[in-house]
Amino acid sequence: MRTISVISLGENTLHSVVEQLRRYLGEEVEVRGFSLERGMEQTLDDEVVVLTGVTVYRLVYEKVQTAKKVIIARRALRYEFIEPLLSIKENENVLLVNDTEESCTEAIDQLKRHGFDSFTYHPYFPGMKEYTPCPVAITPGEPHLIPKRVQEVIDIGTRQMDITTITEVLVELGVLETSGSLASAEYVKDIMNVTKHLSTLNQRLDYSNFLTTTILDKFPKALLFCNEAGEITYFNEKMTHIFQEREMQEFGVQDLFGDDFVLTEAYSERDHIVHVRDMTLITSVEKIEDHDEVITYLLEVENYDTFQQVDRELRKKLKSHAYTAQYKFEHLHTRNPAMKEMIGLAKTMARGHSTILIQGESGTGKEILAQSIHNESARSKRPFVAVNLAALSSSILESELFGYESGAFTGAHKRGRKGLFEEAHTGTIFMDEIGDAPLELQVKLLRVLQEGAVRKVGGTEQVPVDIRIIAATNKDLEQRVREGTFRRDLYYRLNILPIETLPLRERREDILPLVQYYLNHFAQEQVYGLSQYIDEGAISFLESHPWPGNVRELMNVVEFIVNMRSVSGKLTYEELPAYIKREGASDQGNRKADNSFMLSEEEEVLLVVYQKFGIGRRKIVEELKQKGIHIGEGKVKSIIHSLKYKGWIDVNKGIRGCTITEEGRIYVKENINV
Ligand SMILES: Nc1ncnc2c1ncn2[C@@H]1O[C@H](COP(=O)(O)OP(=O)(O)OP(=O)(O)O)[C@@H](O)[C@H]1O
Repeated sequence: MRTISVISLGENTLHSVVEQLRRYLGEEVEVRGFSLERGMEQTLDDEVVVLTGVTVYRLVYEKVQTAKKVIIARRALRYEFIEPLLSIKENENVLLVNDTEESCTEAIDQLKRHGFDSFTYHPYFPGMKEYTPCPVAITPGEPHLIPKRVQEVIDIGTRQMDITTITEVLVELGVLETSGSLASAEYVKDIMNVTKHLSTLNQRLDYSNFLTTTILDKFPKALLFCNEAGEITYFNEKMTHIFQEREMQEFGVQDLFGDDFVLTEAYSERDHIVHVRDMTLITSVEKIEDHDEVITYLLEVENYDTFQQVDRELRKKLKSHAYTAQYKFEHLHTRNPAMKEMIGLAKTMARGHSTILIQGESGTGKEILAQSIHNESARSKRPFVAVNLAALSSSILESELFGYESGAFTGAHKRGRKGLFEEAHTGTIFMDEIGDAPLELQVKLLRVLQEGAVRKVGGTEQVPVDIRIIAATNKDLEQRVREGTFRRDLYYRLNILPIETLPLRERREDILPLVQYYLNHFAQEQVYGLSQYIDEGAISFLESHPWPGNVRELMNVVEFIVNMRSVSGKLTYEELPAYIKREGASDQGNRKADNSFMLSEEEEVLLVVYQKFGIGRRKIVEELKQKGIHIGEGKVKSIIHSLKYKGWIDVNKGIRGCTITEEGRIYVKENINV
């Protein structure tokens, strides 16, 4: 596995930088961390080593000589603190407070690099006997160290790397184009925040300006930013493949996308289809509001024609088991009484035609169960059509599910096309990941369920369909209904015959028989017992492992064992894949108490704001950490945004932090048991 190492002075910084990198790199790359506070002996030869500051480089340069690339992280100056910093008078005496002398120097360098070079900085760290008294103190997240009698405290609270450094890491590892998390709105918003505030500090930040532009140009999608009046403020290089540069410089959004394209309305809709000249464009609009309530719209645009190649591949994936079901109940192996009871229930359900809702964690056999129900039912000789509602954007899903009339959009077949609902006529349609269905699609699904008929995209005629619906999800649908991301009416329509699959950790007696079953499946020889392949230590680890990925994860591990054990030997605990050992360890430390297990991350944040009046983002992260809930600062930021949008919290400027609104208080009282 590829690795990247981070070296920092202290543990706090290390933790947050490692967490941030993991968020962007996912499982593809292992992120290791070393803090000098704890001591570091070894030399590193990773592909990339990230150092959290120049001071660190001075201290460890000999140990990173063999690394392919050493990156000194630029630390983000969080944009919300730029304003308070700008309010400090020129030449003011400023105390820079941090935990060590080195980290003070580093923070001063950072501030100077960001253009705040007109103050007279005086470092202050614990243990200093004498220092220059100053009216203002700036601290990167260590306000408790500030000496008394300072009149104004500005906590710039940053321990994070800036987005330009993250991009550099992704480019260096060659994963910028493919990194899924990179495509998240959060990344774009981070960039936006940098961009927006560049104008405030304009000339002083030419370098960052250059970097930001480079990043936006590397972004795999066409992006355009505009203000409320539709005036285009920025577009990236990919956008010039769709419109000419001159057009975008001279015209506004409405001139380009047509008068019907209303930003505020489009905001609530994802994946809006627009016809421009001979192009069909899939657009999605995100409204971004900063602390001064300045509104910017971010448009992500995709040309449907170029999108078709990807679409074709995804369609293949979408229909990988098209129209037939191979599994039967006998393929569901279990010794667990509750699982057996569940299978009995499913057999009874198979007799009828009503809608079934299967809920359960990922990899617990929901799809096998759906196929088995179909094969046991009177429809077994008819089609079984599986569709994954999380795999595609809502506009593509719509044409997949309902079909389209000829000429509905560029690239459509002359004669139009049948949708999957029609293909499943007289059989069963399995809608997997229903919990992830976009809201606009949910409305349309509800209509099909109510009317028993579909209307093609671009068509007017209703085509009646006789189908049995089996929906499945690994999300807590009731929770989603409460959060407003899943329609209540659709939930009731689906939840007619509910059934739940059990996670492996709740039926431990199934673990070893499943290992044995899959050993036989993957090995090219008859396997008589587990001990032929695995030693005692590894067996007992597998038996007590929490298996967050359930049977699917177990299958992967068994395949690994079959491939990796030495020819005659047995695989030991040490030789098991590193990720499952990590999962085992972190599960012990992270598992929340059972009563809080039911709360979503959003509710956890809301609860903290409810309990701690005026709390800031960083403190929220810490509070959650103390409860054993590890959510990164970026994620908390987007949750705060969403809670504010729902009207449950107010986000106040500066140190006044977040406060709960009356509506938020009611929600907590009614839904969270405090
Ligand atoms: N009880 C079981 N016995 C044997 N194999 C199982 C069992 N449960 C699951 N599997 C296997 O685990 C894999 C995952 O199962 P399946 O795709 O049905 O899970 P799922 O719950 O639909 O997952 P997801 O929510 O991620 O789509 C399949 O390859 C399946 O064969």
